[in-house]
Formats: sequence, structure tokens, C-alpha cells
Amino acid sequence: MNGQGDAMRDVATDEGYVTADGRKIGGVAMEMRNITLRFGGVVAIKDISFDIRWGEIRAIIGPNGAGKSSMLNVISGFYHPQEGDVIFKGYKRPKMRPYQVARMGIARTFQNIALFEGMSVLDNIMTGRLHHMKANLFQQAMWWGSAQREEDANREQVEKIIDFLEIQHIRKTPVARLPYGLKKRVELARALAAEPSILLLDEPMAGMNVEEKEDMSRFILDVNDEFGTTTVLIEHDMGVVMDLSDRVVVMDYGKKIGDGTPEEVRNNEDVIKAYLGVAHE
Ligand SMILES: Nc1ncnc2c1ncn2[C@@H]1O[C@H](COP(=O)(O)OP(=O)(O)OP(=O)(O)O)[C@@H](O)[C@H]1O
Repeated sequence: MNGQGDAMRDVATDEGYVTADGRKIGGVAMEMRNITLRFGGVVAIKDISFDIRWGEIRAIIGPNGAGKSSMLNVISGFYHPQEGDVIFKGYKRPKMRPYQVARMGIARTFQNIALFEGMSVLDNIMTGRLHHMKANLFQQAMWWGSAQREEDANREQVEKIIDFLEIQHIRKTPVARLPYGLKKRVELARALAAEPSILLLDEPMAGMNVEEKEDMSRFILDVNDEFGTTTVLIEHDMGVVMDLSDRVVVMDYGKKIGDGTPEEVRNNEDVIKAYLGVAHE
């Protein structure tokens, strides 16, 4: 299983390492360097540093109000911190607009599902391809052939994801008619359609029953395995986090109190005190 502790790692260089179950984790994809984020007088994130490696599943956990969502929004580029730097692919990332973030290859799902309820599953997933579409209406009219080829390529990618996430049977169904767990899977499909280099999942299991959680866990692991997708997730369900993640950042009151493999985090006194020791959902 993932995250067996440092002792189980074969290699620990800047080029990455190999997990106990043989997955290759690459070098640093993104580095959060001394990040501080304030909302007026509220300090949501206080001087936090950590990194995200290519190919890993990285979790951010912590009690309510710890600053997890704020951190995910900094990673996604939606919030720009007042202090500190985000280093992405080796470069300091400037303040960006949302469409620029999407072009950088960062896709996300939301805590409260954000799909087009009246549209079919297929059309919702196609919206994930928008920034891959180059042909505008004029080009589509003038160079029908190339626009058609682009459309075919987009459809092919979307069909691949539909097959992979086992949602062929609902591809024509309007999203509004789907049960909650399937909506979450469609949201994952839409994010994957963007072919992200980093996938951000905001509480992917929230509100799910046990069976739905098991399915979603399997898909997150399979996506990582099949496409090598670097994944960052926020999640309240501790069992899920410990099973899925290679490394875990623990936040409390805006500070980082732990960072390591699930094993290391589980045995961290501060974490036990702040988070694991209290009943939490
Ligand atoms: N847009 C905002 N404006 C003002 N304060 C905010 C905003 N977003 C977050 N905060 C505050 O920042 C702190 C961290 O909030 P955040 O939502 O990041 O925590 P969280 O760990 O994701 O919590 P939860 O688990 O409840 O979702 C809280 O005190 C919150 O009230």
C-alpha cells in the first residue's frame, strides 16, 4: 500500500523515490514556500512550506477551519498569498486569472458539486476540454476538416475517461437525475478531461456512503496508476486519507503541524493532540 514510512522507501533523492508498492514518484512539481494568506484580520495560512512531487497522492488534513480549503485555493492559483511564493515547474508563479490557471494544467473538483445539472454527463465532461479547443466559430466554418478533427480528438479523450471511470451507461443522462456518488464521479471525469498535470480534489468523499467511498478511492488510485496524475486532496475521512496518500500535510489553526507519510503523521504527537485525538467529521 502507499505511504509505508521513510524506512520503506528505496530512494530518497531530488529525482524522487519508489514506493513500497513499486510506484515511481518524481521530483518536485510544486513548492509552497513560506505561504501566508490573510482575509482582513483573519490569518487563514501562517508561514507554511511543503512540496508536491510528480505522481504522488498528497493529502491535506486538519480540523474545521484549519485552512485546508484556503491552501487548496492557493495551490490552484485562485488565491494569491500576501507572503511567500508558489514555485511551479521550477518557476515562481505570478498572480494569475482563473483561465490562466486552467492553461497551466491544474484542474479541480469542488466540495459542493459544480456541474451543469441540465446537461448530459457527456456534455459536462466535454466542458473539461474547453481549453484544449483551438478552433473558433469562424475556423469551424472555414476549415471544417480541421475543426472536425479537433472535435474527434476531444471526443476520443472523453470516451477514454468515460470507459475508465465506468460511466458508459449514464453518458446520455442529464446530471440532475444522477445519485450523489455518480455526480462526484462525473466531476472527477470532467477534471480528468482537461488532462491536468495536477489534479485537486476538494473532499472527494464528502457525503458518500461506504460503498461510494470505496468506489471513489479505487478510482483515485486507478487514475494515479494509469495516467500518473499528481493528485492533491483535502479529506475529512481519516481512513480514506491514510489508505490513499503517499504523504500528508496536517494543518491546525492555519499552521502546519505535521508533514510526512501516513505512518509518520499517525505517530506525530502534535497531530494526535490537534486532530486524531478528537472526534471529527
Ligand atoms: N473568503 C474568506 N473570507 C474570510 N475568511 C475566510 C475566507 N475563507 C476562509 N476564511 C477563514 O479562514 C480560516 C480557514 O478557513 P478554511 O475554509 O480554509 O478552513 P478549512 O480547513 O478548509 O475548514 P473546513 O474543514 O471547515 O472546510 C477560517 O477561519 C475561515 O473562517
